[in-house]
Amino acid sequence: MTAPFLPVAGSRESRAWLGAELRTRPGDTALTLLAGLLAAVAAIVPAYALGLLVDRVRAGGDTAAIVPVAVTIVLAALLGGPATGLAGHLTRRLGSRILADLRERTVDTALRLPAQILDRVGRGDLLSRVSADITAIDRAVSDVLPGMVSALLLAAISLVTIIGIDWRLGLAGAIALPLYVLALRWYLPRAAPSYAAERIAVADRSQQLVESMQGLRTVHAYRLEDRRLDGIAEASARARDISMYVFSFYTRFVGRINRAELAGLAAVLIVGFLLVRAGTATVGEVSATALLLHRLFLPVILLMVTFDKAQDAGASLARLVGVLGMPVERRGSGSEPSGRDLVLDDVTFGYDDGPPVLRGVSLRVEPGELVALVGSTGAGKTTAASLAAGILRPAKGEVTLGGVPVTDLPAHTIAIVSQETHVFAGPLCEDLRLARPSASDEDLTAALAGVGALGWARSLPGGLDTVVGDGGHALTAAQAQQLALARVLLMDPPVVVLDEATAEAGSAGARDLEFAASAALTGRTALVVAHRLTQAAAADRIIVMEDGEIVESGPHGELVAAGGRYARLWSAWSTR
Ligand SMILES: Nc1ncnc2c1ncn2[C@@H]1O[C@H](COP(=O)(O)OP(=O)(O)OP(=O)(O)O)[C@@H](O)[C@H]1O
Repeated sequence: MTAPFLPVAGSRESRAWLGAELRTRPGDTALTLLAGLLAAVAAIVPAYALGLLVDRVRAGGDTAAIVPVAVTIVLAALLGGPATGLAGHLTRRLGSRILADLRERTVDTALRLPAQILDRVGRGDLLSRVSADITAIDRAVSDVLPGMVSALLLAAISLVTIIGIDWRLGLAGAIALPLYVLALRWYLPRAAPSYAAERIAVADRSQQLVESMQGLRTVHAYRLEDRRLDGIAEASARARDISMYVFSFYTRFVGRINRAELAGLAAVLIVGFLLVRAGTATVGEVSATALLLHRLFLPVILLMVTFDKAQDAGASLARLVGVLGMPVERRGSGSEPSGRDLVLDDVTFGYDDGPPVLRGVSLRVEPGELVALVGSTGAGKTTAASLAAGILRPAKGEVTLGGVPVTDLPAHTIAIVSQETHVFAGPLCEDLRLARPSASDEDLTAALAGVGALGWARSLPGGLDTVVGDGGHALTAAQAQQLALARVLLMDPPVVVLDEATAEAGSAGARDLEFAASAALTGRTALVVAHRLTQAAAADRIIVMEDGEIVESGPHGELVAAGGRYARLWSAWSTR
């Protein structure tokens, strides 16, 4: 059985993806790298030049020997600022562009994932990837990435320069490295839980405060002031203690880093002293090396404290790249059907790797025919309807319209209206235009009138311009269903699959919806999942399903007269 969550990419896969992204933007990447290198060179030139200066002054050099070096230092310092700013800007820009692309492609993949996969993994994981994970990377790109890139480039160029000056001095400075690694290994495992504990303590304090304010009347009524104040004081003390611990922990970490710096610098100076005494290095070379090492301290600290943030962003990236690798459902090329007969031919289907919930189902809806599916809960009606609409793909057998597999049909050939009608946030008229973007105001009015919704739609505060959906004017379930049926009229597809659109409503609302549904079905080939048997009775033919199979089929009168399963359902329904 497949694991019930979305895949996560391995680190090699994420790196390969990032490399490929950078290669698709050679200009941007090269420019960013160039600016970064320029900034790094500008940062180390003064240190190197100071070394030269020391040697020239010691050798009693004249103005002609000293001034060019001094000018170089000044120029490098002047160039360094803008170059660092430019490098940061370009890094952020490149990161944001790649992220925007990643976001688009993840959402594109998510919207095309097969319905079965989404049902299995749940929408929560996917939503958190396209929201929280993107936000985490976004934050890292703008806050952490420029500093990290510039620190890495500076470290690389400084290292090359130090080794170029004298590899023995480089080796002496390298003593700091294992100490840095030890500091990091001490810090990282403790950092995440400490910061998490601090966040929880601070959140708890805010919660206590907010609750006391919001429940002020109750606090007064039960004379709870002292108890609430005690609770707030306790939460504040906890937050304070944890914050102090976190701060002292951080300073201990910085202390370890300082010790590593001290060791590196001391080693360079001691080895430098010995080399100068032996006459194999100059004072200027040792000074330059010591300055270069010192210049590295800040970037190294930055790399170390942002390491966990970069790790977090890397984990988020892996979760997004994992989604990109999922198999999506690309709709077919859109072959026109040669007729309007909807056929399920010996269809078998099961969710995931579970047992089949439809077994060898064959049914045919003739052009213009209205067929109702009835049966007890779990019989497989919704599954059959989803297969007929091309939302699910059969494991065995075929579902076709006019001879073309329903998944290869052009858009707007089959409309499905399910119980879960979604009202998109925005003006009501835009929600309707999803079905036909070119629809005129008259078209919208006619569609609403056709499903009996014009009255309430016009009486909304802003008429058809009223913002509905999430955060807007709330529509009732029945109104949302009517909108979905009005969209069918606007889309005007030859085939409609209706999944029990009337089941949710009360009896008056149910009648309105039955009227709306019959308006949407008129003149089309239609397959309707009918829980209300009055809707089934009005159909041309009724198909009765039980336990994933078709057990009866025929017009209402015939099935009632036959005295079988449908007749029993009908009699139970009529005598309710
Ligand atoms: N997303 C899903 N994942 C796994 N199993 C499912 C899923 N949807 C439905 N099933 C199972 O498939 C079988 C058929 O369900 P289906 O919803 O098609 O029946 P139904 O006749 O429409 O029932 P109801 O009238 O209650 O909607 C049931 O056993 C159900 O539990």
